[in-house]
Amino acid sequence: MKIEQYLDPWIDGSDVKSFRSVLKFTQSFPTDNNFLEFREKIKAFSTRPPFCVPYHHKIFDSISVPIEAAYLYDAVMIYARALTEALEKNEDPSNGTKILNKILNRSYHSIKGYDVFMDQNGDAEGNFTVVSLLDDKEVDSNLRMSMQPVGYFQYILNGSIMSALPEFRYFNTSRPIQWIGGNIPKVEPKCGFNGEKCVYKVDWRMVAGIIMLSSILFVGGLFAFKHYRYEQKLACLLWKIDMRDVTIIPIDVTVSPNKSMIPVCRHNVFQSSLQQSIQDESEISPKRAYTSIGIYRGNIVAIKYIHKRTVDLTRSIRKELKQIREIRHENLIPFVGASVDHGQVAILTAYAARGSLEDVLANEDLHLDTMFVSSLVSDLLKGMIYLHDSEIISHGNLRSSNCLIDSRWVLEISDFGLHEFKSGQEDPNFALKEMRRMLWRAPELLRMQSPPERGTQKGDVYSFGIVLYEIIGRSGPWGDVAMEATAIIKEVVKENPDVPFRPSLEGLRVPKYIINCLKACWNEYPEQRPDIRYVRVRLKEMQAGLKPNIFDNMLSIMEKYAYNLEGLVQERTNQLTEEKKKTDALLYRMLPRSVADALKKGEKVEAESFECVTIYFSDIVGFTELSAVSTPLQVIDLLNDLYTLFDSIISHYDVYKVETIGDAYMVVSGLPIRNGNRHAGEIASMALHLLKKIQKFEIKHKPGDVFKLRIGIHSGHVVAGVVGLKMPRYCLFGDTVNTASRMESSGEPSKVHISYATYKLLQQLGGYICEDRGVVNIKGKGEMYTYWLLGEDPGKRLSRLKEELAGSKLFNSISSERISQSDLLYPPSEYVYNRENLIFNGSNRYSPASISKLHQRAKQAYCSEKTIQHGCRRYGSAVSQRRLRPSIHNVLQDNPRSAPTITFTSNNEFS
Ligand SMILES: Nc1nc2c(ncn2[C@@H]2O[C@H](COP(=O)(O)OP(=O)(O)OP(=O)(O)O)[C@@H](O)[C@H]2O)c(=O)[nH]1
Ligand SMILES: [Mg+2]
Repeated sequence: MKIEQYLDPWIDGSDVKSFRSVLKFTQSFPTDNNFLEFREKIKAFSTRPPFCVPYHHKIFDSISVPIEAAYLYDAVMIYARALTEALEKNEDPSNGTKILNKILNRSYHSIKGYDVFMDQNGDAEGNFTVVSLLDDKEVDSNLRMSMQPVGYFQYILNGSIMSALPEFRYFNTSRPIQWIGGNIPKVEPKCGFNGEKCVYKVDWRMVAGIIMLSSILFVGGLFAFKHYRYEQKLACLLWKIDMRDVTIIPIDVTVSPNKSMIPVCRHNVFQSSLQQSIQDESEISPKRAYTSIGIYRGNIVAIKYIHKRTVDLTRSIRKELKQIREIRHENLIPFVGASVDHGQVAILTAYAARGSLEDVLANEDLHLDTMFVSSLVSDLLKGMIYLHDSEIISHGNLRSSNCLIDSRWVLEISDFGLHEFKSGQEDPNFALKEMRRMLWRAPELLRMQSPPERGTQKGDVYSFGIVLYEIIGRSGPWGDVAMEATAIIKEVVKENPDVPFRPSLEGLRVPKYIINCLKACWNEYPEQRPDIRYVRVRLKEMQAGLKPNIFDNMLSIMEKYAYNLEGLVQERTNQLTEEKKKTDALLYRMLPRSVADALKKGEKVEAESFECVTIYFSDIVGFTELSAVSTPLQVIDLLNDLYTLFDSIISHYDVYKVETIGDAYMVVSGLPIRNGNRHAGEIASMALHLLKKIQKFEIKHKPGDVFKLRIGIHSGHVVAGVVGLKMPRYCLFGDTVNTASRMESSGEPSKVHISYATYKLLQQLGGYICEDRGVVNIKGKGEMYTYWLLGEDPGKRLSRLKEELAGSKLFNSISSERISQSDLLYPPSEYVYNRENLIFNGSNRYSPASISKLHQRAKQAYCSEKTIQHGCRRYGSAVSQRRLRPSIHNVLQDNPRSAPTITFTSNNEFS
């Protein structure tokens, strides 16, 4: 702030705010003329001794005499007055107390121009002025304020008593202090500067009172609010539906369900737009839509028309509608809304797709098993319990037509509540309907002149009993009683407590507890009827082992069924596998495994050329003569025994039985799995084995007679393949087959006749004892050098087998089983013949089982490796590659017992 501003008597507008609250309490300026003279005298005396203040006109003219000079003057004057008085009275002037007594409690006239009183303590108050900021004059159209004296203090004389303290007085009451806010500020805050004046003592009674009062106010407020809300809800008619928003589905009155009294509604035509809004069209299949239905906001609703022109929406009706709108339970039909306008009074509820319980029970095609019955009863009880616990309190019209079944077979109770809304209908069928309703009504209600609209809970229990009877009896609410409804009602109304008239329980085949429950529900005395909760407890057994709703039950049945089905499928699969094994076994007996497998896979089996195989033919000497003296059955028996024996023997060798033609037996080795040149040895050993066994074979119908075998063996090239589509057979073709057959036919009884080719192979293998037969003229072949096979050396065969197996993987894998030297011996020595007299050797060191086992392994080894090929004359491998030319060729033309066979020959082979 600049110095000029300090000197400026006006307070600038910006400083006004800060000075508005300032009150200056200051000495009043002396007003007495003597004081001016006094000031001048002081100035004059101050230049004189003893003060000797040097005179300077500028200083003396401008300087003001301090007020303290007046105080000093007054003090000297008071003392002088007292001293004068003391001297006048000849008192001791040095007695200070006396002097002081003349000063105290006295007033004096101050040089400042006014009287001042000095009290007994020596305190003298001066004259004070209060200076405050007041409006002054306008400067530049702004109202300026300046510090101006506003008031002074004055002792007030009240009668003869002077006030103890001076009081404040305005100089000019029209110019008072301009207080901020217009009021004098408080001397101190209400609670003192430190809150010390507001320390209250807690009054507990008051506190408790306040709390109680506020709680009462709160609860009251809450109730009031709730009531307000309730009234609001009542008033806002959320249930109200305009029938113009409902699309009524057209009905066909020509079709009616079983019950005649209820108007039958049926939809037949659906506009496409309607169909779109219906999620499941099947839900309203014609035969199930037994009531008026429509579509409201995309949902199908059942419409129950109330025979009234209008409904006066009284508070109690609105209350009813609100109640029913708020009720929600799985087993109570959901309320959609009600229409009261346009002369159409109707109640809209959710549509239950399967109609009422009455409709379901009347449908004879529908078999309701225990699970269904118990689920329906349980749903009904759950719904009734909820209803009895709700604001609705009781149903009053419980009957099977008011138990609806939805698409999921859940029972939902309908037509409860809204009694006042429905009352006063002008229904032309009212009497008829009412008569029917009475069939379910409890006797005590029937006896009343005007029973309560909502019935009673015990009355509902009675009605439940009748519905339960309907469910289990399935012959209506009163069974097959041959009485009119009116007659029945008359009987029920009669007071006959000992034998009240009730539906007949005869012939009902249900557990005892249900019968007892029925009887309890329709007890004549309402107070003796169980309440609905207890009915549920009594019927709990019905639900035993069942799930709470029918869908869960059905699911669990399906689960069980699926589980059983799995077991069944497993069982059938096992049977199939068994059958397949049997079929495979049969197939493998008829065809070589590799061929059978290929055929099973649907692959084509190509004819295959084998460079060297050994073929065995045998014939029973004298069989034709024996057949002639035997019956056909005996012959068949004989052949069966014989071939069973043969088949069991050949299973010990790596051979394949091609066929049997009468008593002729054809075996080959070296195909379809090649076995090097071992085939000659396999056939030779087998021939010796068979020869030995036939000697002991007994002809059942000719005891004592023995057979003799004639055996022929030849080795060479053959072609093998499957012929025919029906009963396919694996056949061998080629000259080797003919030659082998010729070897047999030109042989001798009990001898093994072998060709030179076979002999050479046996020589290579070693261990076979052969004898020259010399040159023999073979029919169709000319002269051939042939041999008799007499026996074999088992040691040689053993070492050969060991050698061959040692090279095979299979042998390596089984070597750990420590096959003994003796196991490998093959064939058993009992088949070795003495060269001269063909006598059995007699040594029997090796068990046939172990040899058979070994042999099987050797066979497998060959099957898996198929590589060993040596010792055979190679018949030009090109043959196997070439296409074979089919020709019909009777390979055994000269043998009347052989059947003609289709053979394939290569161009070279027979040229
Ligand atoms: N499918 C189906 N049928 C219904 C539905 N509501 C009622 N119904 C059928 O309409 C018939 C008549 O029903 P209401 O008009 O209630 O008549 P009521 O049940 O016989 O008699 P009160 O209820 O005593 O008036 C019932 O028996 C049912 O077969 C529903 O939602 N779905
Ligand atoms: Mg109904």
